[in-house]
Amino acid sequence: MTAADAYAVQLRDVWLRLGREPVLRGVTVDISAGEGVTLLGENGAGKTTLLRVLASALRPTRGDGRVLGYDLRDGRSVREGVHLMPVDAGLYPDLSGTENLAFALRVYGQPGDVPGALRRVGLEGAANRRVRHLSAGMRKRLALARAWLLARPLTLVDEPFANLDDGGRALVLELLGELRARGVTLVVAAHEPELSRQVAPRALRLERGVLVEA
Ligand SMILES: Nc1ncnc2c1ncn2[C@@H]1O[C@H](COP(=O)(O)OP(=O)(O)OP(=O)(O)O)[C@@H](O)[C@H]1O
Repeated sequence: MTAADAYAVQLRDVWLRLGREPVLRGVTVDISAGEGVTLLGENGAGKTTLLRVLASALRPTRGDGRVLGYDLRDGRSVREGVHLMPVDAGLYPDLSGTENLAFALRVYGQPGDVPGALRRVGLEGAANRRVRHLSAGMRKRLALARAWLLARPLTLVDEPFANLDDGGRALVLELLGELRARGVTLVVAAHEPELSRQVAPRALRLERGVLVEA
């Protein structure tokens, strides 16, 4: 087994400055392929920023990183294997539920059962409604369906439990659990460790940009 197969993420002394302040300070971590990690930390600690670095949406100011065996500087290769479900769901407001999911599949050039995914999250009734007319919780469910459908080898999930009712939170656990069972590496930023650790048991904590094992 090569290091690229064994580790989904390897970061070495990663710093990231946004504006004047360093937001990430010397982050060093290994995440094994297939592992589930819960990322904890207070508001503003740097969780979203770290997820965006792993998704190659932000480039470290210094330090080295490999994701799925690719250097973080090779953004195109990294992005191929990664999906980030952002905190605001990150959907196209003028497209319908079906169109959003179909578009995501097209971007990655992969097939998938869009009606089945909508059914799975209880949104079959919203298939043809524009996302801008959906509630925050419905948008979250749709973003979850997209992450589940894509099942990228590294799936990053930012605050999946926010805006959801009890049924929605149970659904998050179920679908993320299924992704893990399929070998997907999961990193979940959450303020609900007792929920998140059910599917992502290893806990890491960011304290003002410094990553520690929790
Ligand atoms: N584009 C930006 N320019 C300057 N500072 C930024 C930018 N984006 C984020 N920050 C700062 O980086 C820090 C970390 O933000 P981040 O969103 O990563 O925190 P978080 O841990 O995800 O917080 P929360 O729990 O509130 O979602 C904050 O101090 C924030 O103000």
